[in-house]
Amino acid sequence: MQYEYERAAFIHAFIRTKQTLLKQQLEGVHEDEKEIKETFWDNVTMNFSNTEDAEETISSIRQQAELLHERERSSDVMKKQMKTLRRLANAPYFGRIDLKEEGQKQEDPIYIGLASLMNESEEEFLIYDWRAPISSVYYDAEIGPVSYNAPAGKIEADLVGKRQYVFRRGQLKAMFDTSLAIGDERLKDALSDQASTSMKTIVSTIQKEQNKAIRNEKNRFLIVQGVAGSGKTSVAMQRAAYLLFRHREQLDAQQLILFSPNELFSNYVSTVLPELGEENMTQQTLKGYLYKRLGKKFEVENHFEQLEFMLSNETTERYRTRKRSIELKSSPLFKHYLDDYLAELEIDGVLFKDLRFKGSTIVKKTDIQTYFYCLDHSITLQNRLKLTAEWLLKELAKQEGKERSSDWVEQERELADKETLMQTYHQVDGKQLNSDTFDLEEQQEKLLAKRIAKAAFKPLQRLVRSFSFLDSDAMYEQFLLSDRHKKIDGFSEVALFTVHELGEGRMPYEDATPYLYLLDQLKGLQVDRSIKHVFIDEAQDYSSFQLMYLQMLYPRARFTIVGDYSQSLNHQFGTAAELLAGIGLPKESTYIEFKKSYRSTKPIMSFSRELLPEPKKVEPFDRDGKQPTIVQAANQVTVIKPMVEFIESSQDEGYQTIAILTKTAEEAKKAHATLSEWLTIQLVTEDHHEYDTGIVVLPIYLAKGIEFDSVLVFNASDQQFHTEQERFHLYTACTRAMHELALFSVGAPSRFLQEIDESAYKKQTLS
Ligand SMILES: Nc1ncnc2c1ncn2[C@@H]1O[C@H](COP(=O)(O)OP(=O)(O)OP(=O)(O)O)[C@@H](O)[C@H]1O
Repeated sequence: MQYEYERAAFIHAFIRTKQTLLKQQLEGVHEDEKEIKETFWDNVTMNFSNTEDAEETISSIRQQAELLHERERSSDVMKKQMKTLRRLANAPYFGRIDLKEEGQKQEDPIYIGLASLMNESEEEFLIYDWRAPISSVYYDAEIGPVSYNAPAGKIEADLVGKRQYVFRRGQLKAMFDTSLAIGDERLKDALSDQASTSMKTIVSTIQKEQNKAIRNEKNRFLIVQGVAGSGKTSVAMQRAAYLLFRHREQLDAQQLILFSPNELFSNYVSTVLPELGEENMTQQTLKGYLYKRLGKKFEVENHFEQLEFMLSNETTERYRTRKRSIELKSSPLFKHYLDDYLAELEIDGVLFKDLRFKGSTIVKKTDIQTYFYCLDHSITLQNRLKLTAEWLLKELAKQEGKERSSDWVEQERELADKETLMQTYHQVDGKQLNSDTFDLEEQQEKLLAKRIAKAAFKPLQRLVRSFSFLDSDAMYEQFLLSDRHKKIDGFSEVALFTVHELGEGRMPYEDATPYLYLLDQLKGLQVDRSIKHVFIDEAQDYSSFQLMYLQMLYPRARFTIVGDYSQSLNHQFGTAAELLAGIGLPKESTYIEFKKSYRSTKPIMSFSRELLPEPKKVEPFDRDGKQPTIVQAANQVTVIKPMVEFIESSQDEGYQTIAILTKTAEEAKKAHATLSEWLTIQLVTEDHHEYDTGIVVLPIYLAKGIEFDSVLVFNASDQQFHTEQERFHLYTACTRAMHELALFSVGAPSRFLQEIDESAYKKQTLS
C-alpha cells in the first residue's frame, strides 16, 4: 500500500514538473509568435518590378505566414496538453488492473485515467486513457482469464488484480481492491452525490453492459433500450468521447451531431465532452430543424405544443382526430402510402403553380404540367423537374426580352435615380458603340431597360431555380384526399383536419416530416454527408417516420439511438418493432438492453417501477433512501402546507435541486403562482436553455432526461393521470428523483398509484 501512496506522490510531482515545463515552452512559443507578428514585414523583401521578383516576394510572405501558422498550431497543441495535465493533476487515475500476458513471468500494472500520460522518455505509459483497448478489461472483466482487442489483434491474458482509487485535489485518499467488474461501493458513492444542473461524467464507474454499448462499432445502428436512469445519456456521451479518441485521425467533433429533446437538455449534457477533454459536438433539436425548413412558410407546431394539446383536450372530438392523425403519420405505413403516391406521380398528378409576373400569368400551371409529362417517363421525377425548370428559365428569358419595351419599364426608366443612370452611361461609354445605330443615347436607354427588366425577373428566376413553382401544398392535400385512402380507418377525417390546418398556415407537428419527405423526394433532399455519427437521445419520442427521415438526411452517418419505451410522450408513436422497421434493416443494427437503473434510490425505483405494466423489467440499484410519500388532500388549499413542508425538509437535508413537476405547462404556471407565495421558485418553460439550482417548476415532458435531488409531483390525482399514456408520464416524473420523492393528489390518487402495494410508500390523508 505504501507503494501506491509513493507512486501517487511521484505522479503528482511528475505532472507538476511537466506543467511547469510546458508553461515555459508555451511562453516561448508566444514570444516567438509575437516576434514573428512584429517583424513580419521586416523579413519580407517587397519587390514587384518584374514577374520573378513578384514571385519571390509572394514566396517570402508565404514563408513568414507558414512560420506563424506553425507556431500557432504548436501553441494550440500545448494548450490542449495543459488542459489535460490540469485534469490529471486533480485525479490522475481511478483504476488499476494487473495483467499477466501469456509467456510473461510477472504481471504488469496498468493504471487507468481520464487521459494518457507517458514517462519522461515517452516510451512507457504511466497512465492509460480509459478509452484505450486495454482499459476495456477494467470495465468488463473479473479476476481470471481475459482477452481484449488491441490494434495488433486479440490479446489473451490473466487478470490478477484490480484496484480503484479516490483522489482529492491530486492527493490519493483511498483505494479498494475488487474482484468484480466495478465494485458497487464506488458506484454507490458516486450515485449518493447530489444532482447538479449539468451532467457528470461516469468514466470511473462505467458498468460492463454500458461499456459494451460505448465501444460497440459493429453495425450502422446501435440501439439502446434502457430503463429510466440506466445511463443511456451517459453512455451516449462517453461513447462520443470514445469514438473521438479511437478515430482521432479521421474524426472531429464537428462530424458528430446530437439530437436532443429540447434546449434545456442540450445545455444539461453540454458539459460532459469538455470535461472528458473533447470538444463538444453539434447539438440539434428536431424542432429547430423543422423550423429552419418550414418556418418561413408555416407556423410550425412543435412536439410540446402538440403534447400540450393532447394532454389538455382529452374529451373533445378534435382530440380523437388528432390522436388518429398522430398514429397514422408516425408509422412506417404512412411512408408506404407516400411512396405509392410518388409512384403514381410518375404518370400523372404533379401539380404546379402559375408563373405570374406583374399580375398576369406568364406560364400557366397546366402548360408546365403538360411540359413535365411530355418528358420521357423513364426520367426520374427529380430530373424531369430540373428539365422543366430549365425550360421555364428560357421562357422567362423570352418574356423578359418582351417586357423591355413595355410601359412599366419605360416608366421605371424615367424614374431611375442619378446613380443608376450614371452607371449605365459609363457602361455604354466604355463599350464599343454598336455599329448599326451609332446612337449613344438609344443604346443607353436600351441597356437601362434591359437592366430594369432583368432585375424585375430575378425573384421569378429564383423561384424557378428553387423549384418553388411546384405546388407542394396542393400535392400534399391531393395525397391526403386521394380516394385510395378512403378505406383506411379515420383517414378521411384526418385528411380534412390537416387540409384545414395547412389552409390556415399551420403545420401540425405530425405532418412536418411527411410533408418534407414528399417535398424532398420531388426536389431532391439536401443531405449532410459530412456527419459521421448521429446520436439520438430520448428516441422513443421520435416517430418511426421521423427516424427514417433522419437516416435519409445523414446518409454517411452511423446512428446511436438511445431511449426507453416506458417514457414515451406519445404512445401513438408505435412499438419497438415499428421503430426498428423505420430505422432500416435489423441486420444493420445492434440492439442492447439496459435493465439496471442507477439514478434513484432503491425505495424510489422499487415504487416507480410498479407504475409499469411489467415492473420486473426494471432492476433498482441497491442504494438506501427514504420511501416515497403519497399525500392525498381534499382540496387545493389543504395540499399547499404539506407541499411547502416537503420542500423545506428537502432543503434541510441539503438538497439543492428540487423540482415540482406538473402534467402540463399550463399547470406549471398555476403551481408557480400558488407556491411562489411561500417559496422562491423558478418557472421553467420551453424557451429556457438552463435552470438554476434551487426550486424549479416545470412540466414532466420538459424534465425528460434530467434529474433532481428531490421531486414533488404537483397533482398526481386520478383525474390528471388515468390514461395509459399518462401512466408513462407519471413514471417519467417519479424517475427524475435521485434521493426523495413525494406525490400530492387533490382527490383520489391516480389509479396507477392505487394499484401499488402500500408497503412501497408512506401514505398521508388530509381532510
Ligand atoms: N456507471 C455509472 N456510474 C456512475 N453513475 C452512473 C452510471 N450510470 C448511470 N449513472 C448515473 O445515473 C443517472 C442516470 O443516468 P442517465 O441520465 O445517463 O440515464 P438515462 O438512462 O439516460 O435516464 P433517463 O432515461 O431517465 O433519462 C445519472 O446521474 C448518471 O450519472
